[in-house]
Amino acid sequence: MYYEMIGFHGEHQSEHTVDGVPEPKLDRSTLFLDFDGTLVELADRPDAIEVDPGLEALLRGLSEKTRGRVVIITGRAIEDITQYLGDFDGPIIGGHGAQERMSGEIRNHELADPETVKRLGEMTHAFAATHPGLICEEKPTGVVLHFRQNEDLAAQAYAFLRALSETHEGFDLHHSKMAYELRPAGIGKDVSMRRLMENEHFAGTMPIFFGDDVTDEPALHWVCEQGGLAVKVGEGETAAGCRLGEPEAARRTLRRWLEA
Ligand SMILES: O=P(O)(O)OC[C@H]1O[C@H](O[C@H]2O[C@H](CO)[C@@H](O)[C@H](O)[C@H]2O)[C@H](O)[C@@H](O)[C@@H]1O
Repeated sequence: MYYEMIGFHGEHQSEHTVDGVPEPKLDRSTLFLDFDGTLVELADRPDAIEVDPGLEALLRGLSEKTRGRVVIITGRAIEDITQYLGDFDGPIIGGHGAQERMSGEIRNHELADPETVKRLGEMTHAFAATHPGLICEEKPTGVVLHFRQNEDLAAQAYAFLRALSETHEGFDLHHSKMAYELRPAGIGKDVSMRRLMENEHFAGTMPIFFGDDVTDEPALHWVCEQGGLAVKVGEGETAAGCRLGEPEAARRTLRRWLEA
């Protein structure tokens, strides 16, 4: 709303649309991009994704156009996601907001005590080892149990992590696509976005966010409230004003913005 009151749309958006998404003035925008299900298609396992060969060049080009304001905002750990981003050296928010990479330096959330996270990881790993079809993904700030390989184990995965969340103060249980996850309490992509937009390099620009998951909804909602551009990728209820069918459509839209 604030941005609309100060004439945000006229100043930050052109009249053109690509696949129904208004084309923003990139030099006056901050572009937040979710990763899994948004920039890359979902796969059976976290390590089985296939990254489009043009993604690195796309991110670097957009980064140049936005003057360094392309932010990868993902649930993955920063140490994991960087292997898929080539030489992209811009800001990254990882672990759903529990990690941040700014100017090349990684900072973890203070609630993610390394000893506690290690213990949570070991217990979850042992649980997954006795439940074929569950995959344990350990992060520096939490742990995930994936049940995509066997949906019948969803309830057991939930019950196990719920018990851990009840015995480990400071960690909350969240549901995402075919997975349950323990993360530090109080974090979220919306919280991180709000904080980053107060930084002088980003303040006064229009926030844009492409996201696909229920875990992206608070951030999509926040971007709408700011009069920014929220784009939902894929199916499902959303607060976003625009929708693209799948990651290929998201990459196509971004490529057209780059070429405009
Ligand atoms: O915020 P995102 O960038 O969308 O990351 C969300 C989670 O993505 C990954 O899990 C999801 O994608 C996997 C690969 O396609 C899929 O197998 C899994 O079922 C999905 O939940 C990643 O492994 C998680 O750490 C991220 O939190």
